[in-house]
Amino acid sequence: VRSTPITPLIAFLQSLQSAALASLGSSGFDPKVYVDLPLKRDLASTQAAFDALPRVDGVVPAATLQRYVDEYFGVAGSDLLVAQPADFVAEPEGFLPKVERPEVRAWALQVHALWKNLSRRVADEVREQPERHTLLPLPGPVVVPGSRFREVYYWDSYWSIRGLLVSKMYETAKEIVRNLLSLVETYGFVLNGARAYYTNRSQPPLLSAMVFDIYERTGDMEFVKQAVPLLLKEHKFWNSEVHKVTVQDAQGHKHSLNRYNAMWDRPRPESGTIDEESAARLSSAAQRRNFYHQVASTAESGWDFSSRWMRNSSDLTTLATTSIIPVDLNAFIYKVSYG
Ligand SMILES: OC[C@H]1O[C@H](O[C@H]2O[C@H](CO)[C@@H](O)[C@H](O)[C@H]2O)[C@H](O)[C@@H](O)[C@@H]1O
Repeated sequence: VRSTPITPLIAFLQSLQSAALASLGSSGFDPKVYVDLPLKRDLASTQAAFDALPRVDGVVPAATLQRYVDEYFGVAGSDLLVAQPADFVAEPEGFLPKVERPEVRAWALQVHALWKNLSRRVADEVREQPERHTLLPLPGPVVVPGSRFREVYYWDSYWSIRGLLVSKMYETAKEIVRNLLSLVETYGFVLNGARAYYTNRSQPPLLSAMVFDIYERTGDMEFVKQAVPLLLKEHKFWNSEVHKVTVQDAQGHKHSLNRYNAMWDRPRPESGTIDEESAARLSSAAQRRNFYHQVASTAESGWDFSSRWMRNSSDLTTLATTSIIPVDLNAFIYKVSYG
């Protein structure tokens, strides 16, 4: 596996995450909170203060840790600001014309209003001091899945765009695509999500389907023309050695197909303590590395963690995602290639 380098910020936040689990215990513990914390000061002084915390048998007392976190970090997610989308109207003209029953219409409008709850923009401080944030500074307004998923996700954005088109929010839909295109420009592919710890994998490649659906609804050819060079760049990523496999059929014909395959063989930073606990049942370092690679590759599929990827459906450590040629992934890539 060609593993993506880990940044000093992520490495530090992961050690904070492990310390927090030891201090606070596993009940209600969400490891992702710790790698999402924005720093109030520079990394060196934040780390020095952490190293200086008193420990009892190696564990920082819970109250001490909480005080340290409050002093040195902003709240997880506070670097994304709630922002009402410019093209939102409470009842768009021509909204769901076939939905006539008043109670169903009222419910559909309530769902439509949820765009206001899920719309954000990246705070200026992220652009000014990116080294203090794992959040990536996307240029345009964003729509997030919600709850603990505070950042933009790749394939979720496809479903968001389908909904935004129904809501006639064409500009917001285009802004989401422009954000994802900016990731292709920087990284060569769309990341799993807009966080520094997601740079080792993508998610189901639906970017061209997003562009196509927007074009179908708006007829905006200029938008398509701007997207095409980056769609081709993304296509190249999915057809590079990382994701491509050659298989031979019963007649001896060779076929080039694709698989999910993350560039990572360590615990996922956002679920580090969970992955380490799962891997503890494995006896060798090589087995653990393979497990971490399979876990991250499964996250790349978006189906984390379906039994479709496990050799034994009740044992997570038997994930074998990179050995499977998934029909859905190949259908997405076929559509891009020949569509
Ligand atoms: O709705 C966002 C995504 O949520 C799930 O996966 C994400 O969370 C995992 C653990 O925090 C992470 O490792 C993974 O890479 C994330 O994508 C869900 O399984 C995804 O389908 C979904 O896009």
